Amino acid sequence: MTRVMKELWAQLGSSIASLMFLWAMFHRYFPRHLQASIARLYDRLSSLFYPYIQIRFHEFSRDSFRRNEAYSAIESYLGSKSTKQAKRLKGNVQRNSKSVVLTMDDHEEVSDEFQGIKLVWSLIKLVPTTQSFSFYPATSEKRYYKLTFHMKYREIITGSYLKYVVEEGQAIAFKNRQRKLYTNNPSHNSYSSRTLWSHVVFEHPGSFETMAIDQKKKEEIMDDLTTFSKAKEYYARIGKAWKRGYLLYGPPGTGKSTMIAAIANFLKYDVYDLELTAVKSNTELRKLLIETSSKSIIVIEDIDCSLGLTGQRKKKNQKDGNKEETDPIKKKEEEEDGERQNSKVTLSGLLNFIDGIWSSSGGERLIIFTTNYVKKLDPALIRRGRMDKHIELSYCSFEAFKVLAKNYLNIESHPFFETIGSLLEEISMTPADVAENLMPKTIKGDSETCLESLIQALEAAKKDSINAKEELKLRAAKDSKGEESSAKETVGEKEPVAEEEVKEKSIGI
Ligand SMILES: Nc1ncnc2c1ncn2[C@@H]1O[C@H](COP(=O)(O)OP(=O)(O)OP(=O)(O)O)[C@@H](O)[C@H]1O
Ligand SMILES: [Mg+2]
Repeated sequence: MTRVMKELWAQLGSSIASLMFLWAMFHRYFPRHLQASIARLYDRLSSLFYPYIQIRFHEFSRDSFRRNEAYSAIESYLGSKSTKQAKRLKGNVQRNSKSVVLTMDDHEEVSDEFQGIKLVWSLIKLVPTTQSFSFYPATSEKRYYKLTFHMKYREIITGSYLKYVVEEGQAIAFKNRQRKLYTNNPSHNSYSSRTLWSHVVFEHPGSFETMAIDQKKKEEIMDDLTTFSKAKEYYARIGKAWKRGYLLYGPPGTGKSTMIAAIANFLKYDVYDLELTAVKSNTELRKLLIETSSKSIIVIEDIDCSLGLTGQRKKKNQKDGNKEETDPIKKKEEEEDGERQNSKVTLSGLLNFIDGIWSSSGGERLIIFTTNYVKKLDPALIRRGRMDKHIELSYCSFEAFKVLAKNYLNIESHPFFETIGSLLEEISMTPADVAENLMPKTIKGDSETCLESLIQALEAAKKDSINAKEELKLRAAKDSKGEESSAKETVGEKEPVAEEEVKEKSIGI
């Protein structure tokens, strides 16, 4: 060591010794009240030079292996800001998340603004001083987010900003999570007796963009859903449970199930597909409801087949006698009817499920019923207030066809469109049937071939419809002739053919 260095060390040592001496004298001879005033003065002076406050949010607390929820929320909140501002980023796919999440790398800084106040977030990583092996991340790498802001904003930051950051972060994480599709386990299934619902990952691609329905109707539904999802305070104020009922009705293949998927994807909710016939009692129904999470859609498909009608169907089958006992389809139907009979869920149980106090537990829920036959449903079940919104899904209109053509063939216009438009005005074809015709049948299949195939299908349906109408007319004429000739004779009951039946026949459903 050189002489200069030695001298420097000696001076530093003597300065530290003098400081320690002064500190000891200060504590020994200064009265206590003066000590406190001097400490306050010191604080003031130091805050003049450094008027900032720092708050740390550790990833793991010292005595817990669970990740700090505030840390996770901040990480999600800073995600998009980091992507825009940070020079070094980290990317990973988190548990229950469906996409890559980008976060700032260690020792990066990101600025934020809240009510005009500037703040700085930085991510600090502490390197352990001793090398030790550990199974738990909490004891090896240590990270924390550090928030720095001017001390004059202490109240706003600790009061509202932090609450806002955590709520926003949790909402972002919620949107990015892997969503689930739940189904209720049959009550006799001993393997799953411990859990009422089992789930798979919900990955249906359905969206409002690809739904072939009237644009105005589409927008109205989306507005209604958005209003509902943001109406927490409103529902609390009016004293109503935060839930909304949707009734989707229409012929098979008009997009009821597709719309449920579109709604779930739009709201980013989980879906609980409730098979009512597998529920043995009202009590079980209540338990199922309690086990659903908030921000979810509870779906009962084909509600007309689940309740009430059971008895009638069974009786009808019994009336048919043993003639069809060997028919396997008939047998399966009977078995299913038997299952329905085993279910003791009553209409009042279901009404209680929808609007009883049980349904108010937890956050927002959407309840959706679907049916092909809205008129068969008990009015009590679908009255406004229970099923708040009734949505009819119907046959394919020209506007709906254009959406399907865009989805399936990626075209927005074609000379064939006019012909298709006028045929759709005359013929009722479901979007499912239209979509089927628009699907290329071979790898090389081009859009023109698909449109031609649709025109052929529509023309065939039109021909069938004309034939059916003529047959109907003939039958009616025959019947009236028969009535005239044997006015006094007793004639067997005639089977009227409804116009709707003719329509259905014409499109082969
Ligand atoms: N309005 C629509 N928009 C887009 N695609 C549709 C529409 N309606 C039907 N489809 C297509 O037809 C198929 C069947 O539709 P979906 O299962 O939603 O009908 P549904 O009304 O639920 O029928 P069901 O009453 O038999 O349950 C879907 O896979 C979808 O691709
Ligand atoms: Mg369906």
